[in-house]
Amino acid sequence: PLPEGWEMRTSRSTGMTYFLNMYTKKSQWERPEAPADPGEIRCSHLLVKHAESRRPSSWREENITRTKEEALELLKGYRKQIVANDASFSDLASKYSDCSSAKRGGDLGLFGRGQMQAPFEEEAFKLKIGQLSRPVETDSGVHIIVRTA
Ligand SMILES: N=C(N)NCCC[C@H](NC(=O)[C@@H]1CCC/C1=C\[C@H](COP(=O)(O)O)NC(=O)[C@@H](N)Cc1ccccc1)C(N)=O
Repeated sequence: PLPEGWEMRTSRSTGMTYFLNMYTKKSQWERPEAPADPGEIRCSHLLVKHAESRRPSSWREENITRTKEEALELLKGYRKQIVANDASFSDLASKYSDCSSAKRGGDLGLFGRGQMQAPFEEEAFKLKIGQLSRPVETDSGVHIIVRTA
């Protein structure tokens, strides 16, 4: 069978078989080996910054001094609460995320490739809809990501 997100089509003019990415509507002659790239996805994230963050300041804290290790421990704690269903992602992001998207429960809106820092993009585009990432490090700090669309 074809990987997820692809459909097989027959060219009306040549009768040749081609393959259509159902998300981006782009077509190709080669039989796809991997699931179709979704083009744009929507994610929420919870960012915990630390002293080595590129901008160690946020709406929560004027001057962020925690270490990267402390940030990672905090983030693992939040992730545990979400997985145990003790708290919702958007509740914790609203309270604890060092990103301005905290005001929107962590929602970043739709984005395509090339907009976010590479480690963030790599992890986000691997996620299935509804899936929660493991902690991801970028120059901004450490994040957990949930893909929402
Ligand atoms: N929707 C977009 N295209 N916005 C541009 C993203 C730029 C991109 N950002 C990142 O890769 C990280 C991962 C997600 C958030 C983020 C970092 C920072 C926080 O870190 P800091 O920059 O203080 O180091 N938050 C942002 O950017 C916010 N505008 C995200 C946002 C907030 C509210 C609504 C929508 C998006 C980058 N190339 O730096």
